[in-house]
Amino acid sequence: QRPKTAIICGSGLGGLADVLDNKTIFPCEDIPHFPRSTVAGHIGRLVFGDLSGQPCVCMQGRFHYYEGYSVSTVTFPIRVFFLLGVEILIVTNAAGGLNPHFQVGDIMFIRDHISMLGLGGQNPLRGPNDERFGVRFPCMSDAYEQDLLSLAMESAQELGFLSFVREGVYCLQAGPSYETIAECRALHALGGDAVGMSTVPEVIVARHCGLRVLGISLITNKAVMNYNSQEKANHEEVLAGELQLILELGKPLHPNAWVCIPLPS
Ligand SMILES: O=P(O)(O)O[C@@H]1C[C@H](O)[C@@H](CO)O1
Ligand code: HPA
Repeated sequence: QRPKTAIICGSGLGGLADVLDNKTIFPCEDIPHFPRSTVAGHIGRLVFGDLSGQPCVCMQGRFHYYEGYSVSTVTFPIRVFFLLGVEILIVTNAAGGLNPHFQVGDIMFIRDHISMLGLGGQNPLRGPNDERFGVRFPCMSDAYEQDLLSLAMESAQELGFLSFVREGVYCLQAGPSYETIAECRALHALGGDAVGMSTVPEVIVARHCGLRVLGISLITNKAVMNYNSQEKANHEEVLAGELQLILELGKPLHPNAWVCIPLPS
């Protein structure tokens, strides 16, 4: 059965694919034209299987612009998903919290994004438009579908997750260096609630070809906003995010958080 839902696992979140039943796994290096994942915490394979009885595909390991790939290359898998018949894309990521009310371990459903890459000219749709996928000038004001967001929020409420579930604006910066304090302050002043290095190009290409999108950020660290702070962003802390959730905070991200995710019937 072909998957109707594709899930992209963020940094340290690849283990989420473990909950699929009847798995069939393809390493990315065996798939023609797929990039290679070079980042710790991104295994680099497609896992096909059933989630709550519905066929879906999980990308365990995504590709990032900072790895040296173009924004078109990092979004190649999205068009493959579209051609496979996928209708819903669930993008997850690890992100730093800019919103002072956010805590490590919070889950943020993405309401909107600000792309420092996109505003700077690095849009994955740049170049000749391929009409097989979508129109030249796609709208992005509805990039994150309200119905999916509401459904996710309702599920979170039913599960008693509301104390650590947020909604907010995800900011993309190119990476791989983390943000300066002034940059974090600027992104927050612009309306950002979380900052990361992925997701937005995938969402743009997904919306271009008409996929419905739900975005989920796991807040793995608080962005440093204060010159007196001794905190320093680092990838080890980001990768520890999921573990920290389970062990220290007792938040049932894995595997129960999947129940939060609305799947098409
Ligand atoms: O793939 P995601 O966006 O989850 O990964 C984040 C951004 C960088 O790749 C890395 C920084 O620690 O984690
Ligand atoms: N900044 C950028 N990307 C990230 C962060 C961060 O603080 N945390 C996880 N990914």
